[in-house]
Parts: sequence; C-alpha cells; structure tokens
Amino acid sequence: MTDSAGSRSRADGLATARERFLCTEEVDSASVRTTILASWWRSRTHRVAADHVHTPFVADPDPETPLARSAGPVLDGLQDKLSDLAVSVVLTDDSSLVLERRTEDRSLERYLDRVQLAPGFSYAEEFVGTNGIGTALEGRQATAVFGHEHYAENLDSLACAGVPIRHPVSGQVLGLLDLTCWRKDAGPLLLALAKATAHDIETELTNQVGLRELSLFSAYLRACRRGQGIVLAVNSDLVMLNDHARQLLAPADQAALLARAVDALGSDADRSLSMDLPSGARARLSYSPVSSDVGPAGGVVRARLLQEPEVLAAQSGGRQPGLPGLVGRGALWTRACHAIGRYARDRRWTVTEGEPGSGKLALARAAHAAVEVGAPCEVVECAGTAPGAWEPPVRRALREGPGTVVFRHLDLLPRAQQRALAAVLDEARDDARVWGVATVAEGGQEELDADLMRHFPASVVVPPLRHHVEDVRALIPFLLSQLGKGPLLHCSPAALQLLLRSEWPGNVTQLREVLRKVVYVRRAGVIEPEDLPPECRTVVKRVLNPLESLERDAIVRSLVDADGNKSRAAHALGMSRATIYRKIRDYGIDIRS
Ligand SMILES: Nc1ncnc2c1ncn2[C@@H]1O[C@H](COP(=O)(O)OP(=O)(O)OP(=O)(O)O)[C@@H](O)[C@H]1O
Repeated sequence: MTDSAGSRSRADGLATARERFLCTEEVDSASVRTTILASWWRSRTHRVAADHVHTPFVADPDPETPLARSAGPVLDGLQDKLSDLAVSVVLTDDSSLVLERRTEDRSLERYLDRVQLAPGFSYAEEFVGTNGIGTALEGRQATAVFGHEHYAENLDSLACAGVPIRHPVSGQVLGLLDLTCWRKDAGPLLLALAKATAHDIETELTNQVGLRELSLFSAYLRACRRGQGIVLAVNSDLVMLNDHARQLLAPADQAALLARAVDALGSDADRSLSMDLPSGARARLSYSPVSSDVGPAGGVVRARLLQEPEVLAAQSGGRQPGLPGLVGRGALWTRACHAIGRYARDRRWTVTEGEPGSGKLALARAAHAAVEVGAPCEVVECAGTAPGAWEPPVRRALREGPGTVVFRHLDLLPRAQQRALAAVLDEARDDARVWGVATVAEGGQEELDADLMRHFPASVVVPPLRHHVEDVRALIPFLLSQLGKGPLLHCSPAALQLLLRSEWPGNVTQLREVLRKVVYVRRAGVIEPEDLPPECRTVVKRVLNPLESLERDAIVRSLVDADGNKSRAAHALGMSRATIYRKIRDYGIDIRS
C-alpha cells in the first residue's frame, strides 16, 4: 500500500468510526486515538451538534490583556514566515474565546469565517465538540486534531494544532496558540511549530510580567503551599484567592476579607487581627506585606475561621443554619446540614447518600471545615481507580490525624477492595483521631460490604435539589461567584422563574453547568430567559440520554424561533404536528417565560 493509499484508508476508518459513534454503535478503539474518543464522549455529553458548527459570539476581544500584548510581536513574526502558506494562526483566551486570527490565504480565511473560527466566537469543546482549541484546553495539553477526528462534520477538511500558553509564574493557563490548515496539507510539523510559537509567547510574557507581580505571586504561592488554610493576595491591580477561600467563605465574606486586606496595604509590617464576617463567622487574619526590587508589591493574608456554625447559630437565634462554604435554608437541606455537623463533632463515621450532584461531597467538606478547623481533609476517590490506590492516602490520614477522610463514591469500590478497606480500618482506626465520611449514590448503602458498613454507623440523606428548590435563589449568586461573575450578573425575575420551575435531575452540578453556559453568552448585567440553555425550558423528571437531549434542545430552539407556534416549529424540523405535540409532552417542554 502506498503512503497516500495508507492515509486514505486510515481516514476512511476514522470517518466510519465517527459515524458509528454518532449512531451510538460500538467503535473500534484501534481506529481512534484515546484522547479523541474521550473528547467525542465529552462532546456528546455537551450535546454538541455533529452536523454543523453553531457557537456563540461571546464578546469583542480585549486587545489590551497581557496575553494579547505579549503574543502580538511573536504572531507578527510567524505571520511573515507563513505568508505563502495556507495556515491560519489563532490566539484564544483560556475559555477558548478566539482573540485573534491571522490568515493570508483567502480561501482558508473564507472557510474559517463560515465555521465561525473567528475573533469573538468561542471554540470551546462544549459548543464545537472535538477541535484543536477546545480539546487542548480541556486536557490542558498540546493537541492536534486531524480531519474526521473533529466532532462537527464541516471541520473535517481542516487540521488544527493547539498548545496552551501558561503564566510564567503561576503556571495557570492563560490562553492557547492554534495553527489551522487544510487537512490535506497537515503533518507532524504543525504541532511542532505551534509548540515553538507558544513557547516564544511564554518567554515574551515572562519579560512583560512586572517584577512586583512576580514577587507577589511567589509570596502567595509560598503561603498556599504552607498549609490548608484560606489565602488571599492583593495589590492595587491584582486579587488572588485560593480554593479554600472560595469553598469556605460565602461571597459576602470573601468581599469583606478582601476589603480588610486592601485596607492593610499601606502597612509595611506583619499584622494580626480578628474580624467579624457578614455571615456572622469570626476570622483571624495575619497580614504580611510583600516587597520587590522596585518597591512594595502588595500583601498576603492568611485567614482562619474561629467559630463553628452551630455556636454562631445559637448566638444569632438560629439565623445561620448552614455550614461554611454552603448556601441554602430549605428544610431538608438544613436537616442534612445539622445532622452531618453533629456527626462530625462527635467523630461518628457517616455515609452521605443522595443523587449525583446533590452536594454530598460539599456537605462532607463543609462539616469538616466547621469542626476540624485547619486540619487536613483527604478526599479518596473510590470509583474507577486502580486496585489499592486508596490505601496509601487512607493509611497516611489514619496515622497522621486529626483530620477527615472522605471516601468518595464508596459504593463503586469493587467488593474485594471494600473488604480490604474494612481490614485496614479494623487494624488502624481505633487509635486514629480521624473522622470518616463516605459518599454513595441513592440506595448505594446496599452495595457496601457488611464489614465495611460497620465502620459507618451514621447516615445522612442528602436531598435532591428539587426537594429544596427554593435554595436555587441563594445558589445562583453563590455559583456565579465561583464562576468568577459574582456581583457582575443577576437573574431577571422571569429567568429566575424558569430556574425555579426546573426539576434539576442533575441537581446542583446541573445548575452550575447551566450557569457556566450562561456566563459564556452574558458576561455582565441581567440574565434573561433567552440567555438560559434550552434544558431550562423543560420540566422532565429524568436525566435524558444524549440523543434525547439533542432532540429536546432542537425542539426548544425551533419553538422559540417560531414564537411558540408548534406547526411552524414542526415544519422547520421536518416533523409532523402530531410528533412535535407528543415530544413536547414527553420532554416536558414549556417555553412560556
Ligand atoms: N448547598 C450548596 N451550597 C453551595 N454549593 C453547593 C451546594 N450543594 C452543592 N454544591 C456544589 O455543587 C457541586 C456538586 O456537589 P458535590 O460534588 O458535593 O455533589 P455530590 O453529590 O458529591 O456529587 P457526585 O455524587 O456526582 O460526585 C459542587 O460544586 C458543590 O460545591
């Protein structure tokens, strides 16, 4: 077989594999690279359209970011070198929003316009499916995607190679450099060139990041490495918050701490102080100024919460029923919070049981944070991990207590491994000052080995979100703030109505996903019903399979386009009226807003 015959047959095999995948038939894994197959699965989960590209226009890119400024001269140089070739150079931010595209070749340029690979559009996997930009950013690694490996059909004549660009100090991914050309012209050099260019941009970034920021970053990272606590770093341009700060503190508490840190900025000596936070919690702060070769660089604050929520609740006449880092006051949710708080205080090992995404792990972490202030919380994933992978972290936690071990998805640990875990706990648990929590699916306690169950005498049922749906009101600002949009975005009453009406089969995780999609289309201002994804127009009580979801979304979009006129929507979709009526009922579609 000649080389070109060989590559033709590989392309045919890939095209067949893609078709089989789209028809939910079994795919021969030898014909598709593992990274690509994993990305196809994610694309399906995101319900990406496979027959066309339809991606949102997000915003006009900001040319004044450090990334855009550093990349400019590098891209100029590369564009000169590639001027005779049909290659497009693309720069995106870390969310796959296209910031810049440079193409000398007119026909490639026209094609890229057609598939919306253009400034202002998002090429995230969740909108476009497998591609060199979104897939590289999803995996945080250099990735090339060729021809039929793309999820969307009309990208199959292209090849693209994307390489994430990292901040020189924090290592955080700031964006991505992508080279795109016709599939027929692509070879391994495409990825090599993309890597070299991304590297040049990183070097340029290093030169441009100010010495002050470097000093502040280094001090912040040192503080984060030193322990498990809350760490903030600030200067006049920059705010950094570690994961603990985001998990343990309500948005209002975060804002109050930051304000206090900014107040302390003038001080050139270490300071310690206590402060009351808006939630009623009390925190102890230690502030250290940071200096650089060119003067003061800002300050780093480490904080510790001093009081348990139940103490606070008693003091405030029950105003504060929750646990740190969680929101919600629905009766069932509050009962679960109280129960787990009590078990954590008594170090009574507990199983939390509930639907996916209902907040089992969040509840365990919060109870730990409330009781074991400053001690480590080890989360051991039990689903799909190598046999025995749980053992070293569990033994270490038992040996080193006090602290908490969360056995996440314990019901998915194979039976033999459960018995081995029970044996380790029999041997080492008695002396350990450790609290253990397991998370299991609804009914998952029945999957636990009897010897293992004996170690978990308490259990807490975590309610599905539809049983405390009123908490959606509080969860929205909380989750938006986790998504970096805290005070910038608010829900209109009509959009809130839709969100309160949903059944949320995927619980808080689904709500978070919905808001993640919203912040792609609306970055600030008021969220209106039309900003919400189609799933919010339905009240279906079960989790739909991916094909059903695709169909449901298409029907919702078509109904919205037809102003609710079912005949017109059916006609646009090539369906009969009877079919669309049946499907509207089956999927619980309701487009009134
Ligand atoms: N009441 C709440 N307040 C704030 N955040 C919440 C709350 N409940 C859930 N979350 C958030 O929702 C997401 C899903 O929660 P979590 O991972 O705890 O669910 P889970 O039940 O353990 O899920 P799974 O079984 O799928 O692993 C997390 O981001 C969590 O922080």
